[in-house]
Amino acid sequence: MTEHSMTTSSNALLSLDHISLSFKGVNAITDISFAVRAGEICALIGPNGAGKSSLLNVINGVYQPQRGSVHFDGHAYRRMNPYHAAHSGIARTFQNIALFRRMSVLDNVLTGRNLHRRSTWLEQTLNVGRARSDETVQRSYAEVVIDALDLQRYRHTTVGTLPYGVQKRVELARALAAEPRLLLLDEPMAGMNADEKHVMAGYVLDANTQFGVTVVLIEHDIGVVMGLSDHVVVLDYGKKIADGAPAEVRSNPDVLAAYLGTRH
Ligand SMILES: Nc1ncnc2c1ncn2[C@@H]1O[C@H](COP(=O)(O)OP(=O)(O)OP(=O)(O)O)[C@@H](O)[C@H]1O
Repeated sequence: MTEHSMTTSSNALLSLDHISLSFKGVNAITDISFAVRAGEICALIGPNGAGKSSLLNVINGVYQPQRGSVHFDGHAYRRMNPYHAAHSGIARTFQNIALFRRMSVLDNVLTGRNLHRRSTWLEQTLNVGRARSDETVQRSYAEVVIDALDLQRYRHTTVGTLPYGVQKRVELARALAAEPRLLLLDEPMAGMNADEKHVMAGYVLDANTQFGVTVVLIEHDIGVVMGLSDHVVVLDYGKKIADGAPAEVRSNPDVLAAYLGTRH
């Protein structure tokens, strides 16, 4: 048994317990269990179609598994929707950037603060009552995140005009602005060259250390994963084939076979 598979519910922020998910009889995830400790960076890896994105969608309530349950922050749930997930402290970025392209970086990051606003929609529209002080609080937190991710010079730039790598960073900033306890990142380095990946990995690490957020990320680049993660879970054809520290997983024969294609 690996150190990670022994993680108990007392020190796990997130645990998945025998999750199975199928689409019209086709199994996307089969009986997957693993735990993520508070404060760690956990990478989900595996070949295309292995079930990685589906698993993130189960964690934040987009998909509801036919079997199993998810435990987050001491609560068990099978049926959770993305709204409740966000309210309980789970934020998410997407494989294909999902930002407001015509809005500025600052306004996009501010949308991440919506859950923390205390004023009503009417007060915000009229800019009266609690809305003014609320706006000051939300903006100052947004600026903290913008500074941490070195986005200051793009603050007022329209997102759609920015290079792809910077847009991915804005998406990370918007998710962090929500002050999540758990950050789900679906291929945050997809489409980047080696230098850009290195830079982005640094920002993910900063998010983890400076903001104390636990991270579950999907990434295909094994070099990046090994350097960045504390814990790696490997999926293949919807099943978990390895779960442990990066060095342990890298030498696992099942993982080598899945990646070299000798198992099928
Ligand atoms: N909404 C859906 N409807 C039907 N089938 C789906 C749906 N979402 C995922 N699947 C199927 O579930 C399986 C797992 O897909 P998933 O996208 O989770 O894999 P992945 O590991 O994230 O792949 P990739 O690395 O290519 O993004 C695939 O066979 C996929 O076709």
